[in-house]
Amino acid sequence: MSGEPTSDCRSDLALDLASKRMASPGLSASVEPSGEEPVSALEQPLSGPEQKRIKLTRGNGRKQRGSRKANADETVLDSIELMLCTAWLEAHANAKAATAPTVFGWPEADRQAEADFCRAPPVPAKLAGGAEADCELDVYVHEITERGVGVATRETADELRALVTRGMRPWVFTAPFTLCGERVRVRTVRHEWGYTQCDTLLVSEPSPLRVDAPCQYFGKCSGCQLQHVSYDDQLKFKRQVVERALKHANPLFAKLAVAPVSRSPLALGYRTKLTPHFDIHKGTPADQVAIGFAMAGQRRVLDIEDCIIATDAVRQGAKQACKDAKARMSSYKRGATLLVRETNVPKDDPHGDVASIPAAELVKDYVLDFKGWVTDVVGELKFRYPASSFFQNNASILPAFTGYVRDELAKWSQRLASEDGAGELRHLIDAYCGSGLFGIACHASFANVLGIEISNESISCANDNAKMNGINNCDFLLGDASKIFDKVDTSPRHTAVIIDPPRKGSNPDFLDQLIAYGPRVIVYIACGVPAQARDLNHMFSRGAISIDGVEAAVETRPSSVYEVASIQPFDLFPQTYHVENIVVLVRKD
Ligand SMILES: C[S@@+](CC[C@H](N)C(=O)[O-])C[C@H]1O[C@@H](n2cnc3c(N)ncnc32)[C@H](O)[C@@H]1O
Repeated sequence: MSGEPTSDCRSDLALDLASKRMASPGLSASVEPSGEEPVSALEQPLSGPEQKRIKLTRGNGRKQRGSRKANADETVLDSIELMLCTAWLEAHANAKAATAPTVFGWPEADRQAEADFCRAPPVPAKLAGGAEADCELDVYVHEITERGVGVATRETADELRALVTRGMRPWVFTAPFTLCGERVRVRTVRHEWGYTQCDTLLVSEPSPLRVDAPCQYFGKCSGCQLQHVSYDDQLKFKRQVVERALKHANPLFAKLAVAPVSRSPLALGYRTKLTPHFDIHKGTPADQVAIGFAMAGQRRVLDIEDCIIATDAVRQGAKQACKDAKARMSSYKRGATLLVRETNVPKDDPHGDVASIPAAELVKDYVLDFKGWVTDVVGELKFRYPASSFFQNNASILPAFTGYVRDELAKWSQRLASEDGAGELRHLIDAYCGSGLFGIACHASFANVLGIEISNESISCANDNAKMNGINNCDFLLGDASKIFDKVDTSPRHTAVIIDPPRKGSNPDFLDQLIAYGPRVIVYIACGVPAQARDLNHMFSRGAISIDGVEAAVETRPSSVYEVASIQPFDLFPQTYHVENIVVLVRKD
């Protein structure tokens, strides 16, 4: 591997980059007020709390709607802030730099100082110091965003430290599929707010943590981001993602202990659903249409013959689905998305009724029809749902995942009953219940379970699933989660609430009603950890969460104030950046 760039853009960068970017048809920037010039094109002053306003405009001069960061990946921007913060700490607070290499690049630093620094508003970058599109550069990776993308600068770690010590801000480049400490060659693709998006071309100085990716498509396919590190390091990375999201939502949350990520029993061969797709471009012969997943960083489809993170049944189903699609290619006009889902069927009759057969006697099969039905097995429980609707996609971890929620609820029920004599938890509310997974898995510890869900299809499955499993203390209602509080008439002292919203999280309407209701225990399950952290901060800002005895100053304190009892991430999606996180909140009084 050669370390020398074919065309080094450093000299270009020293030119008037701001005006170059203004001239670029893709993106231009205006900075208000515009008094200060950067010291060099590569360096920009850190401006501290009084940030300037930056407007991004598209090439036609029209203002972009929404946030000034509209184009930018927030996780990259967060990482830039954190990276600068790390360097700042090392330089100013004598924090100890990590001696051992880490995936994430965070030294174990003085967390409070770090938190104080993070509290300052984001530093605006003058849009200078980047590089033209399609230019090759050698960069050093200092951070990995929570989406697994390397955050790099042209400076080495030492140069970066020196730069930040002088109050300068480096220009940042993203480098997908890289690790901290690596020197890599990138090609610039697009300028965003405060950084330049790049493709990684080669790794000239690999991290000692880099491993050979098990999949031949890794680095080209957008599906997996972490196959180049060991599974143990992926888990460490995801724990830091959770810590970081919490700290980013509120520096005080840095005090919360996040447990090690609970591993998936299968790190490969676990995914029970795939959706390969294809686009038809004029002139492409039918037998050459690529069927697979989005190419990393591009809108094109990568032709994929096999996906090793899927279960055996799904891999087999995907081959069949592609074969069928190729045979029918002339009937498609623009392209299509295929669906492959694992299901469990009676051994002797794949189309037979699963209701009467014990879960342990079912065998794996696959479903390709969007209108088909899927049966999933979680321990001794069976869940049936339409192939096109939501269900957790890693069956191997579901017994541990649902078991954790069930055991936490049972533990707190007993503890609260014996500690303050208020009695056990008797009622469970399962908000955003889908087809009833958590309510049904936890039903045995409660007198009754009330679920709510916005999808008509899922809610009727939830009620049918309770029946199919011989459970008669569950009632699942159709509606928006925030309407559940109109229906609840159980005493909050004896009630626990599970919340499992979609990736965008819950909303103030639901959360404010939850606080006003004040259940004894809240279990917040999230696939969108930043949104979960935001929601927890909403509760904190209302005075409803206490962190080490610290509560937000509010005019009227709610009657229910919670402590964070545990934070347990689960790895439902090995090899990808995704992480699920379960936060248990218990009422203080
Ligand atoms: C992450 S899934 C969780 C489902 C279920 N707990 C499970 O694990 O299978 C989120 C669910 O919330 C539902 N949902 C989305 N918005 C909702 C809303 N405003 N009110 C109630 N349910 C909603 C979705 O239909 C989806 O089934």
